[in-house]
Amino acid sequence: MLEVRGLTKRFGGLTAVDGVDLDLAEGGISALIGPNGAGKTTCFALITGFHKPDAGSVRFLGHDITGEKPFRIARAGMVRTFQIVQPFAGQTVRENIAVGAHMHLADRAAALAKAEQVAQAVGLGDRLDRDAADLTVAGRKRLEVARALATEPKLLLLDEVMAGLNPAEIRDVIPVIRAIRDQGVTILLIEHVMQAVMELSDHAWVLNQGALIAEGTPRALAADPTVIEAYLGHGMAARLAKGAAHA
Ligand SMILES: Nc1ncnc2c1ncn2[C@@H]1O[C@H](COP(=O)(O)OP(=O)(O)OP(=O)(O)O)[C@@H](O)[C@H]1O
Repeated sequence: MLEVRGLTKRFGGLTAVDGVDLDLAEGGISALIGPNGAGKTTCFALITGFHKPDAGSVRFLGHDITGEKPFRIARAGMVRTFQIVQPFAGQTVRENIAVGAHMHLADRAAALAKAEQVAQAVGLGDRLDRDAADLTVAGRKRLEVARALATEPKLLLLDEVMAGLNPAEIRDVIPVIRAIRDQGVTILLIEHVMQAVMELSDHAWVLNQGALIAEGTPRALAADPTVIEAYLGHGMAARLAKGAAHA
């Protein structure tokens, strides 16, 4: 479904994304993980057209979409969410979601009806007439997912939808993401909450300093010394193993 080859982005002297290759099959939930500043969000921005790569290519559903505008990529069926949610203040939850629905629906009533349906799916059905600016952090995160979902994506890129949520809110949002997958939407997520990565994803890639350093099941990656080193620093995997041996 998605083939990324040699994807590279430099910001001045910093190579934020460095020769990344990804192959994502249709169906399921995958994750892109890695420490702060690893280049995850930049990868999403490159894949969805918000940044132009310095090198490399992106193919989606068999078409080369490298350097295409975000709107065209979204129309083709791939959308991303943003870490910092900025609802259109002064507009209701329904109207905010309808903005996404207008991607395929020109008719206002149809877009509003679609918004209502999507709001139910993400658990915002009881807040349709609220001003979007009044939503809690957890509500705003759901709104962000809803706006993306209203565009009827085939591939949904979720950027840290659990960030800022408490454990109970995380527990509540996990089934929402599963339900989206069950409707046939393929999902790639960036997530720091490892519990969520473990519970949701079948496969994960680990990015560190712009480059992919490992891939596999989340469970295998959590025990991989290279991955532990990337998160916790040099020598940590050996120290942890030593600690475990003495325990
Ligand atoms: N527009 C930009 N201009 C300059 N540097 C940037 C820009 N965007 C990102 N960077 C830098 O590129 C690197 C990768 O950033 P990115 O946000 O992609 O990482 P990340 O893995 O998503 O991090 P986090 O988990 O903290 O969100 C960082 O060093 C960041 O400071």
